[in-house]
Amino acid sequence: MSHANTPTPRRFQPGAPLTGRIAVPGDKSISHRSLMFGALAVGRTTAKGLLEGEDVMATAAALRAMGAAIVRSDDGTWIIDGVGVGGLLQPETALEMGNSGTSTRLLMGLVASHGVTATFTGDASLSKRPMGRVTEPLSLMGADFTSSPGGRLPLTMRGAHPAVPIEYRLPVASAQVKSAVLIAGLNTPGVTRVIEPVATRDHTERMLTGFGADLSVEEIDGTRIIDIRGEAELKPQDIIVPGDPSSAAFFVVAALLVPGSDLIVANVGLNPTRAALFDVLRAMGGSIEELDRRDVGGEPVADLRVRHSELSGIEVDPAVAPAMIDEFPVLFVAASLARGRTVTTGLDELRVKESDRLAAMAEALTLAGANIEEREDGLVIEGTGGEPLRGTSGERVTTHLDHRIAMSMAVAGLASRDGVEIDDTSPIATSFPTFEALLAQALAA
Ligand SMILES: O=C(O)C1=C[C@@H](OP(=O)(O)O)[C@@H](O)[C@H](O)C1
Ligand SMILES: C=C(OP(=O)(O)O)C(=O)O
Repeated sequence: MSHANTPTPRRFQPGAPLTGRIAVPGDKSISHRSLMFGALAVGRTTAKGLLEGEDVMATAAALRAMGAAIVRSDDGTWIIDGVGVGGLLQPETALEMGNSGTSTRLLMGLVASHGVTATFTGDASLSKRPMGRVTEPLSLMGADFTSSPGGRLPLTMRGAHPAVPIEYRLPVASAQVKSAVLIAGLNTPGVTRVIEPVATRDHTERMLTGFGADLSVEEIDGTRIIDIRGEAELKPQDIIVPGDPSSAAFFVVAALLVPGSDLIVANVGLNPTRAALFDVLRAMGGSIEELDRRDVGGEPVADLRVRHSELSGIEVDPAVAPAMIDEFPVLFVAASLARGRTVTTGLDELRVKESDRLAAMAEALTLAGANIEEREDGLVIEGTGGEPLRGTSGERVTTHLDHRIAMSMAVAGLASRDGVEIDDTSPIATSFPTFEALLAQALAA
């Protein structure tokens, strides 16, 4: 991807409060799935509000390479002409996944039960991430893999046709692993079962049900048992993608931290498997009001009114981690300015995201003057009690090709005395290409 070759440094300065109204772009998880399920349906699916970030575009390109017709019409609606479950074609070249773990792992599930061979490649960040978590269950279903040492990209896989249905208990709380197995189950005879001891985002289950798949979820003592009956026929859908709570998070925290802010962040998806950050910030004393709660495309959505607030430190219950897994970097920024100590635990998964997010945020926030202790499975943060962070002078924060580190430290810069300089803003385009423009809008309103 181009961003790997052209680092774009930038200094984020303190200044005006965040005011007015901004609307965040479409949810990344739902956008990937809209394209994938549309590509497997028989007929034409449309998606409005699709996130046009690099990660989602990598999914679109891979699906085109396997036979789906995917175009953006002039009014911004995406049109997907599906090939039907079982109808994927052999891609002629390697599938370039860029920075996107979701594209890679979910598409591996899709290939696993089709009789095609595909090679997956990625950027330097993605090539370090573990793929064994999906190759293991997909091998049990009959797919065959040749990967780089440690189950990393580049990786070549041969799908099995017919694949074998399995019952798989997730060893890690991962919606990507769950989804890979369920998607493989779509073209597998019989019933594929995923047992999920800790609930993770449930977009795959909700959306596949909407597309007409025979999928059931039973919950017993907090454990979810998800069954999907294969050789499904998916019916095309007209999808409206709600706004991404993970993108909204940066603006919500910025408005809480910068004095004088009073910002409306519109169109925020509040699926309970995604929205824990907002509850944690409220428990810290944050003023976050839900306006006009409504339903968009089967997901709860609201506009959030966020006002500058004095925050207090908190012990974050590790049980809520899956429902805010991508939001910890920006929570660490909020905690750095809170009164007292914030303790986070149970966050081992953060070490295998686009970067090791515990190490990267500990390093970045320390450079900006915060008081951070890095532990094996979380950070302990002594907040300033509302005093701005010092900021960075002379040195640049390293973002490690990680969009969420870049945006979190941009927020830290707004809440600092001297500003924060980050080494590369280009990874932001993977999930939130309009971030800098919306920030300029909220600062100028
Ligand atoms: O299924 C998804 O769309 C995602 C699942 C999460 O990953 P894990 O399954 O690795 O936790 C999350 O971090 C990622 O941004 C998107
Ligand atoms: C972890 C993330 O994405 P992915 O796994 O798709 O690269 C993220 O967006 O924070």
